[in-house]
Amino acid sequence: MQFDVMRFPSYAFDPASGVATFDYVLDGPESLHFTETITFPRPESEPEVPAAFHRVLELLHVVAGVSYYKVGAPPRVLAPRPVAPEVAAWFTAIYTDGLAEYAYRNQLPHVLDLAVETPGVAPAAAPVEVTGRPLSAVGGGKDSIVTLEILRAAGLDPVPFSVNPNPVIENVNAASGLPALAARRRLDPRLFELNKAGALNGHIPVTAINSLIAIATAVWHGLGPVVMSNERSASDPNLVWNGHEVNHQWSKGVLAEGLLRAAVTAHTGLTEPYFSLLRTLSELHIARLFAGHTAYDDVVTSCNKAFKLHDPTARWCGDCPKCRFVFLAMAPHMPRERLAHIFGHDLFADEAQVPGFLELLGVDAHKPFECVGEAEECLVALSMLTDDAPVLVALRAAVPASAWDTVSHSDVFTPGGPHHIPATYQKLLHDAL
Ligand SMILES: CC(=O)N[C@H]1[C@@H](OP(=O)(O)OP(=O)(O)OC[C@H]2O[C@@H](n3ccc(=O)[nH]c3=O)[C@H](O)[C@@H]2O)O[C@H](CO)[C@@H](O)[C@@H]1O[C@H](C)C(=O)N[C@@H](C)C(=O)N[C@@H](CCC(=O)O)C(=O)O
Ligand SMILES: Nc1ncnc2c1ncn2[C@@H]1O[C@H](COP(=O)(O)OP(=O)(O)OP(=O)(O)O)[C@@H](O)[C@H]1O
Repeated sequence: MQFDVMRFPSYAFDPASGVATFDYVLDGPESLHFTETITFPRPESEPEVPAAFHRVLELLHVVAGVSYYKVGAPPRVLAPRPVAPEVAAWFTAIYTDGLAEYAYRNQLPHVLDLAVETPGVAPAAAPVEVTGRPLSAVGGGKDSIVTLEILRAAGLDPVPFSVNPNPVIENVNAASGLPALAARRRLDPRLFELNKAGALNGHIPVTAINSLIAIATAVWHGLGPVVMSNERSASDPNLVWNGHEVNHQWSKGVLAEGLLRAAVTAHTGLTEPYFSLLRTLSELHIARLFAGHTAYDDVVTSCNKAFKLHDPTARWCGDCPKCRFVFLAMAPHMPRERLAHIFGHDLFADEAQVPGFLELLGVDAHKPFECVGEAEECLVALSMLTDDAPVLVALRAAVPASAWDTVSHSDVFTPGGPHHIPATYQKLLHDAL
C-alpha cells in the first residue's frame, strides 16, 4: 500500500459519556480511514470540562496517530492546527525517535528524517497552576508500586491510574487498597485486519499516549501532577542505526519527558503537569526499594507477555529478557525463596537461561528490544550474589575479567542524572531512600 500523506480530519468529545473519538486518514493513490476511541473516567461531581482538557486532547489526537501512521509510513504528516514551536518539535520527535525501532526493523530510513508539518505557529497558552492529589500511573510492575508507596508514605493520598487495566493491574490496585481511576482505549479494529493481511507493523511510543491520557484525566478530575515511574536506564538506546539512536523505551526516556512537558505547558498552560519520580534511580536501586514492600508479592508482574494473554492468572512467563532482568535485579535484595515465590520459578536453577542472561550482561549482542536495564546494573547485581546456583556459576565463568572493572566504578546506587522532579517531590524521594 502506498500513501503520500497522513491527515487528522477531526476529533470529538462527549462529556456525558466521557468518550473521545479521533479520526485519521492515510491518503495517496490509496486511502485508509481510522477512528480511535478513548473513554475517560467521569468525575462524580461532573464539573465543567476545563479548557485545558480539550487542549490535551488536541495533542493526543496527533500523538495517538502513530499506531495508524505505521501502516503505510507516508513521507508527509500534516498536523491539524497551528501550535507553538515546542509542540511542533515534540510531534516530530514522536514520529521519528518514537518510531525508530519500527523504522529500523522495517528498514524505513525516511521515517527518521520526517518533520511533522503544522499549518502555522500559535502563541504559548497562559499559565494554569496544577494543584491537587497526584495521579500515579500504574503498569502492574515493581516501579509504579514503589512510586505509589513513596507518595502514600508522604501523605499525598495518590490516585492510581491506568489505561486499559488488565487483571494484573487490577490486582496491584486491589493490593494497594487505594481507589483507582481507569481509561479505556480502543484501537480501530481495521488496524488488526490490516496487520493480519501483512501491513507494515512495529513498536510505537506507547508511554507518550498513556501519559497524555493520564494528564487529560487529571485535568478533568481536578487532580495533578501526573507522576510516572520511569527510571534512569530508560534513556539508554539499544543501538545506533544510520546515525540515529534506536531506543525501544524512547518515550519513557528523560529527553522524551522534557519534550512532553514543554509541549503540554506551551499548548495547555499547565505548569509542572508531569514528571517521573524515579528518574534518578537505576532499576537495581528501584528493585531494592521494592523489596521493602511484601504486600504485592502475589500480584506484582513486569513480564510483558502477561499483558498480551488476557488471562487473569498470567504473571511471569519465566523465559523472556524482562523476566530475567527483573529476577536478577531483585535477587540481591531478598531471600531466594521469596524471589521464587514472586516469579513462580527459580530462574537461577535453570541452565537453559544462561544465554539470555549473558545477553543482558552485555556479553552477547546488543541490549534486547525490551524494557530492561543496563549491562552495568546486571554486572553489579551478579557481583552481589555469592551463592553457587547453577546459572550464577556459569555466568561468573563467562563474564570477561575486564567487565568486573565496571563494577568497581559503578554508581548504580547513587541517584543522579538529568530529571524533571519538582523540588517538593525531590525531598520525598530523598527521604524514601
Ligand atoms: C504487550 C506488548 O509487549 N505488546 C507489543 C507487541 O504487540 P502484540 O501484537 O504482541 O500485542 P498488543 O500489545 O496487544 O498489540 C496488538 C497490535 O496492536 C498494535 N498496537 C498496540 C498498541 C498501540 O498503542 N498501538 C498499536 O498499533 C501492535 O503493533 C500490535 O500489532 O509488539 C508490538 C510491535 O513490536 C509492540 O508495539 C507492542 O507494544 C505495546 C504498544 C506495548 O504496550 N508495549 C509495552 C509493554 C512496552 O513495550 N513498553 C515500553 C515503553 C515503550 C515506550 O517508548 O513507551 C517499556 O515499558 O519499556
Ligand atoms: N496501562 C498503563 N496505564 C498507565 N500507565 C502505565 C500503563 N502501563 C505502564 N504504565 C506506566 O508507564 C511507565 C512505564 O511502564 P513500565 O511497564 O516500565 O513500569 P512498571 O509496570 O511500573 O514497572 P516494570 O518496569 O517493573 O514493569 C510507568 O510509569 C508505568 O506506571
